[in-house]
Amino acid sequence: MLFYTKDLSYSHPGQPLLKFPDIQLQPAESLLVLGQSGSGKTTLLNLLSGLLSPASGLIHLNGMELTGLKGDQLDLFRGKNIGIVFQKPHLLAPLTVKENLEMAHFLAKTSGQAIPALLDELGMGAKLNASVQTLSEGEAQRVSIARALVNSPKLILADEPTSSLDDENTERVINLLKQQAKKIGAALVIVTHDQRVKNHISHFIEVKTS
Ligand SMILES: Nc1ncnc2c1ncn2[C@@H]1O[C@H](COP(=O)(O)OP(=O)(O)OP(=O)(O)O)[C@@H](O)[C@H]1O
Repeated sequence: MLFYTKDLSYSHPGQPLLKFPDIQLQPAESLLVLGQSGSGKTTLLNLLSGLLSPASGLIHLNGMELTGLKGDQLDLFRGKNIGIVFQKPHLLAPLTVKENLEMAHFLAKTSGQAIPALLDELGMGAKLNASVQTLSEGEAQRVSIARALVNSPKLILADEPTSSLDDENTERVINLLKQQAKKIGAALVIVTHDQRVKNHISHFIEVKTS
């Protein structure tokens, strides 16, 4: 199994314990994380990316136990193996598209995928040297997807990646995420409320407060 979790739980200070359903994903498999507002979806993504440390449970990715890694080791493992797409693109405004992607290579200490070819696949080849401040919202989100993919991660995590996009860009972003997960053999986990995304991916877990 490429990616699995077992008996994960977490409690924010002073808050009740959140318990999460187990996840099991093979390469190129996609999973939606559904649940009401406040149920713990973002918390789960933060656990899966190692940004939070669980109260109990295991997170296993590509033969490594994530919960056993700390500090620099964890940062490096995350940079190489986990790509994260946020609700908003969070690009570095003073830099070009290419420089934003080079930064991801630099932080993970890897040369990863070739940037111009990846941008071409995402329909963004012409914007290689554009300042990110000149991009439309859909374009900026595609660059943030390129940034998440540039190190060919084994796990792609996306938190409401389509919530500010129109129907055409939503379709495009979901198809790109699925195609790329297939190409690089990654598992894909998407947190969403978006019915348009649910139409494309049938496998889901539901996070509930107990
Ligand atoms: N830093 C924090 N400190 C204390 N409580 C927190 C913190 N972050 C989240 N919580 C609480 O933990 C619970 C889960 O929050 P989380 O953001 O994971 O939910 P969510 O399902 O992603 O919600 P939404 O769909 O509204 O984004 C909520 O009750 C929230 O108030």
